[in-house]
Amino acid sequence: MSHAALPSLLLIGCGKMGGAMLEGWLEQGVEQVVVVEPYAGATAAFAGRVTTVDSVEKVPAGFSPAAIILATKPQQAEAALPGCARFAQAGALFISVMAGKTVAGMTGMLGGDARVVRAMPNTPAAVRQGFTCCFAGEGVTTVQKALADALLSAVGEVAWVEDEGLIDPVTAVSGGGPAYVFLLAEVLEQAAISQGLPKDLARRMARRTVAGSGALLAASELDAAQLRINVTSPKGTTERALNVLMAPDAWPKLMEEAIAAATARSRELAG
Ligand SMILES: NC(=O)C1=CN([C@@H]2O[C@H](COP(=O)(O)OP(=O)(O)OC[C@H]3O[C@@H](n4cnc5c(N)ncnc54)[C@H](OP(=O)(O)O)[C@@H]3O)[C@@H](O)[C@H]2O)C=CC1
Ligand SMILES: O=C(O)[C@@H]1CCC=N1
Repeated sequence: MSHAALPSLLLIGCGKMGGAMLEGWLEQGVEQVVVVEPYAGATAAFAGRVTTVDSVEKVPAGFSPAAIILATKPQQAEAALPGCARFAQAGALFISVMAGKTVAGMTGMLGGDARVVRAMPNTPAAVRQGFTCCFAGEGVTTVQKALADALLSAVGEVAWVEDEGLIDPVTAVSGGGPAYVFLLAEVLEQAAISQGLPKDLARRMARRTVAGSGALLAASELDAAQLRINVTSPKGTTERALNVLMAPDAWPKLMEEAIAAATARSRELAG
């Protein structure tokens, strides 16, 4: 009998997001994984740890996954999903991480009775520090919902919403959120170089400052605002910087605009 923490999985699309979750699942221990991925380079890092095929038709006939994770680009869904209809007919659970793609759109491609959880994870899943927000479509059983929760909890924190429409702003905030944080590390490094710091030191300090702040935020019960205030000595240096960043037209407004733009794009991708 297997002692793996997680059951057998079929992963459709092993790119940046599928690969990040797979890394987390393998670290946790998974019974068996079959990956459908046409681009051989994408699965090189998993050689020897998963079975890889280049199309869903080549999934071994006897393989019966507990869940099928749909992780192609949204624009590839029409090509990738119809081949999965046989799993839908068998009542399997589908977990889609595709931005924008609605449960109704996916069941249309998989077959009317397909049981689909629409999930929006993020790439820190690779180090089991992800955040995933989920919506369960019609027909998903309590046991299947618990399975989806267990799989996604294995790679980070999980939340569920009852309103599918909320997944679009979730996509903008936590799905894409790591990109905004990595951008912060990039621009902080660049600004350090502009002040005369050597490139290697600038890179080290920007990375460690972003990562260390994230770790402090994760470990603390204080609000982000209080942690910010704790850095900001009255009439000191940080206050001068924050006067620039928190000016009415600066970060708060720009972030509102950025999140609104990404939310709108998620809605567009439904089509
Ligand atoms: N990247 C992220 O941080 C996040 C991404 N997502 C969602 O995850 C999904 C994947 O994104 P991401 O990983 O960035 O994209 P990638 O392009 O890195 O990954 C998609 C992979 O699927 C492969 N693929 C294409 N067609 C098929 C097919 N028919 N069957 C199986 N695999 C196929 C692609 O191959 P090829 O390159 O050759 O086309 C590619 O390797 C998207 O829908 C995105 O919205 C969600 C949350 C966060
Ligand atoms: O950029 C995207 O569309 C995907 C969804 C969230 C993160 N990456």
